[in-house]
Amino acid sequence: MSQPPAPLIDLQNVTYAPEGKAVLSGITLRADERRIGVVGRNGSGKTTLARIMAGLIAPDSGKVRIDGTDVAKDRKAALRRVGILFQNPDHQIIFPTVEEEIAFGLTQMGQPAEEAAEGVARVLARFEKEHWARAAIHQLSQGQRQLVCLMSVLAMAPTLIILDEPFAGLDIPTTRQLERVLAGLDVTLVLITHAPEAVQGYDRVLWIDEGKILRDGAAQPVLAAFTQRMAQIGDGDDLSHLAG
Ligand SMILES: Nc1ncnc2c1ncn2[C@@H]1O[C@H](COP(=O)(O)OP(=O)(O)OP(=O)(O)O)[C@@H](O)[C@H]1O
Repeated sequence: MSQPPAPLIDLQNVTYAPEGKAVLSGITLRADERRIGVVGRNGSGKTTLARIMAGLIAPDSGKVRIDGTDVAKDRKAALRRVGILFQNPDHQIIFPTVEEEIAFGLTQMGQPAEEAAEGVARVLARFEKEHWARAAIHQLSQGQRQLVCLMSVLAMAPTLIILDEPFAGLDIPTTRQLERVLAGLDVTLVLITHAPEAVQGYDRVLWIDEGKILRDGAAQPVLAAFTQRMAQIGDGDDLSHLAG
C-alpha cells in the first residue's frame, strides 16, 4: 500500500518540557489547509507551538516536519519553508535600515549580496515602498515596522507563514490594511490570535489549552465553544482561573 502524501504541517506527538515543566504535550497535527487559526488563553502554549513549527526550538520528543523538512535540524532549508512574524516587530528587527533588514534573511539563505539586493527591491516594489529602502527603521511607526517584518518574511518566499498576534498594538486602519495584505497572500498562513473574529473565515481552527489541542476543526464550532468558555471564565469570581 502506498503511503498518503505527507501534509505540509506534520507534527507527531510533540512534547516540549523545559526544566521538566510540560509546556506542550502530545501535540499531533497534520494540516494542509491554507488558513489555520490558533486560539487559546494566555500561557496556553501558542507561541511555543509557533516556535516549534518554525524550528526555532526543538521538541523534547516527537516529530516536527514542515513540507517534509525537520525545521529544527535543517535551519537553512527551514528558512525556505517557514517564516514567522512576532507580535512585537522590535523582537525581530536587528538592522538599522529597511533594506539591510530585508536582505538579512536572503543572505542567511545563501543568496549572494547582489541577488539579495534584487529580492529586497522586488518586495519593496510589491508594497510600493521603494522609498523606504534607506529609511531608518526606528523612525517608522509600529505598524510600518510590522510591515517591514512581513516584507522580510515574504522576500524569502516561504511555503508557510506563522503570525503570532500580529495585530496587537496596531490601530484599526493599520490592522485592516495588514489583514488585507495577508488575505491576498498566496501562501499557507497560521494565525495565532486572541480575537476570534480574526480567524472566523479560516479553513480550520485549533484551540490550545494547557499545552494540548483541546479542539480542532471548522472555525465556526471551535470558535463558538472557545468564546463561550472564555466568557464563562471571565464572568466567574474564581481568580484562580486567571492565567499564570
Ligand atoms: N523555555 C521555557 N522555560 C520555561 N517555561 C516556558 C518556556 N517557554 C515557555 N514557557 C512557559 O510555557 C507557557 C506557555 O507560554 P506561551 O508563550 O507559549 O503561551 P501563549 O499561549 O503564547 O501565551 P500568550 O497568549 O500570553 O502569548 C508559559 O507559562 C511560559 O512561561
